[in-house]
Amino acid sequence: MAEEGLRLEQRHGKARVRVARVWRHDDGSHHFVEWSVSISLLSHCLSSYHRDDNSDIVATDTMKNTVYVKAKECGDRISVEEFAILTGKHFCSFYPQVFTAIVRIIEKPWERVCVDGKPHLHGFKLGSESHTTEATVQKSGSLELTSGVSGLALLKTTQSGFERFVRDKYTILPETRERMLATEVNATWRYSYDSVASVPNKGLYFSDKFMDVKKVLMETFFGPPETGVYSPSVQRTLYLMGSAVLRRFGDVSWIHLKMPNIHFLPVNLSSKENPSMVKFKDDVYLPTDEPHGSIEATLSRIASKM
Ligand SMILES: O=c1[nH]c(=O)c2[nH]c(=O)[nH]c2[nH]1
Repeated sequence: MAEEGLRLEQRHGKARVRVARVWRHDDGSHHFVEWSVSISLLSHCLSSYHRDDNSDIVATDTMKNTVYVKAKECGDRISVEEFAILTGKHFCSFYPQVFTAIVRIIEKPWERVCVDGKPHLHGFKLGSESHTTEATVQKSGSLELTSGVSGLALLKTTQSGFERFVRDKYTILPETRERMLATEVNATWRYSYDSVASVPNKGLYFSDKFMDVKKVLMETFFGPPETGVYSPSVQRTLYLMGSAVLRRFGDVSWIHLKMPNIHFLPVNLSSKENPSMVKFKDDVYLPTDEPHGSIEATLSRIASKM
């Protein structure tokens, strides 16, 4: 809407609302999640910008409270994706002026512990990689849903090389067929469900899917346990990881992978007196995180002409 010749695009919300939820079952087992929820609402509340009229504003404090009310109302375990969708649906249907709700959630990687080889009924420890999601819900019921994994640190000590790249007067990197390969995968993928009504209502569908996608990404990165698989570049490995996910999961329409190349540099130390103090033989490395290679790509299916 233009007023005084100015275009205004606006949204407001509450960021990083932290909530934890325990589900207690009759057999004594507990389930636990911890979420950081960020809400952004697109709504008709222009008079709050144009005048001192807040009568259409849904207070961000109210949004925060809603997160706790909805968590309380979830009597059964629910995936982080479903929680994002139901919260988004709530804002769009409860408030006439809200036309779009964007709900982003990061789930902390709490994992059940095993003690004496047995899963503990109510004991958890923090893992490393997080499960993320973003649901954009429209008043019409249309939906955009992405999930992701962040901070998935992977490393293999062989079966990686980098050869036949551009060589010019600035190049010193030697070609190799033997190096360490380490990365921290950040992946986001889009589900093809385009309305809240079309989302599978099988309880923890998206939680299972998250585990399955992660498994395919890791299996493709590492290859079989005995032999591994050779990686000629991070680029090639990234491509194989993304294409394996698209091949395997028909309801994933695209995947974005960000895979920094975290370098482990060969250590060679020498002095005049001791010219071969440490001679690198694929054994001693200097781990570095700055600088690192930065490699990312999005893969999607090309629409078939059939
Ligand atoms: O797998 C790699 N891809 C690159 O683009 C690159 N660049 C570089 O210096 N080392 C590597 N390794």
